Amino acid sequence: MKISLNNVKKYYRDRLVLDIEKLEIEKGKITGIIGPNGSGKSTLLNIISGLDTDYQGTICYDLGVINKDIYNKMTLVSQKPYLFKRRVYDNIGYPLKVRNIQKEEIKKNVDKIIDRLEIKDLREKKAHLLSGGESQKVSLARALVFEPELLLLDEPTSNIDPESIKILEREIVRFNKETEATVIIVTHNLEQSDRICDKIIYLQNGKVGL
Ligand SMILES: Nc1ncnc2c1ncn2[C@@H]1O[C@H](COP(=O)(O)OP(=O)(O)OP(=O)(O)O)[C@@H](O)[C@H]1O
Repeated sequence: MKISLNNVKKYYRDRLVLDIEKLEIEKGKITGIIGPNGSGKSTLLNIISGLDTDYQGTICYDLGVINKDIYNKMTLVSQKPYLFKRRVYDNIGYPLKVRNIQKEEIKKNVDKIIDRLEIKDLREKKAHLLSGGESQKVSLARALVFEPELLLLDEPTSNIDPESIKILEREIVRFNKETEATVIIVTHNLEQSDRICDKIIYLQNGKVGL
């Protein structure tokens, strides 16, 4: 999915926190968004995800503005993921369940993702009792399992240990290569953006820099 932003402005009261004249996010690539605290990275991601609709300007997804169909093809993994008070397995399978996928198929896909992200030890645990890093791994698994066309990641490895970061990065890149999904990742880790991103966008004071 290609995304084009035109004259996008976001205000909190009368404070302009995002001011993007023109920005194109390429289809099938991993785009990194970097920039200092408060520069508008999460705001931008929330707007692209359809979570925040209170902005000026236009955003096109391929050729259309947001609708239910496009909304169903994308997912946002937020910094503080919300997980249900159920098993990790049920949380990861949830996006497939709501899409009426059969139980056997759900099991196959959930176990494949659990395997790839190397989180077998978490499978039967209650999701609301997980640590911050464990929750991030599970929420990434829940996003990857339904193979969205647009995957939005807000600092997905901020609480993750170095060994696990390698695994998650490997799986984000694998997902992008295998499905040709568009991935946008907000990160403070410049080495990470160098490692996995095809393109990097620098935000400062709500504007796109060089
Ligand atoms: N709900 C809100 N009400 C008022 N101001 C807000 C709100 N949410 C964000 N802001 C302001 O908008 C600006 C951009 O915030 P945003 O969270 O997008 O920054 P960020 O680049 O993601 O920062 P960080 O790197 O710290 O996560 C900040 O100055 C922040 O204070």
